[in-house]
Amino acid sequence: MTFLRLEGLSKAYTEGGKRRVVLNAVNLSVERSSLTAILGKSGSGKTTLLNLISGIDTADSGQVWVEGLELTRLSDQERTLFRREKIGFIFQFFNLIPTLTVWENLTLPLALNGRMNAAGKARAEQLLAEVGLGGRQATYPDRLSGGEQQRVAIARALVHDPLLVLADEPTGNLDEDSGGQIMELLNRLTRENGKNLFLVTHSLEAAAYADRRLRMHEGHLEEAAA
Ligand SMILES: Nc1ncnc2c1ncn2[C@@H]1O[C@H](COP(=O)(O)OP(=O)(O)OP(=O)(O)O)[C@@H](O)[C@H]1O
Repeated sequence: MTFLRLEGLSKAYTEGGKRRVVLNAVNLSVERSSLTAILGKSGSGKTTLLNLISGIDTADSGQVWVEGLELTRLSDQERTLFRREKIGFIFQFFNLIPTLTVWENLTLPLALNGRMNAAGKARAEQLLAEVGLGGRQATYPDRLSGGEQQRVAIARALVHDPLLVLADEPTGNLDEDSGGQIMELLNRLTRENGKNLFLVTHSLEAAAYADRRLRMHEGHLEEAAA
């Protein structure tokens, strides 16, 4: 069953009077419960594509459908709500809030969605244990290694039971060993939880975990070799 559909998605930026087409009528269908890797050179439009899928940014033309919902027809407020409830984000630089503990960072998506109830807290505890950081609730991010911070970020991305997890270079700031562990964890947890994962990466090792590899090139999305 199709989970995500992009139809004729286009986006251009104008800078210094020059127009630059980043996405040129991109079409894509993605099956439910799958892991998709997006490869492509720096500046090819990978982050722009993620931003259109999550509704952070809006397209110039074309449509984004997620589970039958046409994102491109929603108001700004509806898109914000969609993003908060349905998307989990993982970033290259972890993006934990330094003044909050591990537990407060982890449960932020629950608090923002009014789901800080017994079931939500139990899920947070379970995820923290699954990423190997049970017992570190009271620790602040600066006391954790990069790999540990990213593990908290993975748990945070799943804690509110989102439809879709978007990971932008999740191993980009980690050494090979930690990067490998992070991909193992991300792969296992998203599949066990039946989630859809979109992974932007320069790493072929990371992309090898995906069911499907796509490459952004000159405004188009092409199937990439395994
Ligand atoms: N807000 C903006 N205003 C103007 N140009 C932008 C804006 N956002 C992105 N761009 C341009 O669009 C192009 C695509 O950027 P994008 O960040 O999507 O690329 P990327 O493939 O994710 O790159 P990287 O791998 O380096 O992160 C780049 O040339 C960038 O300079």
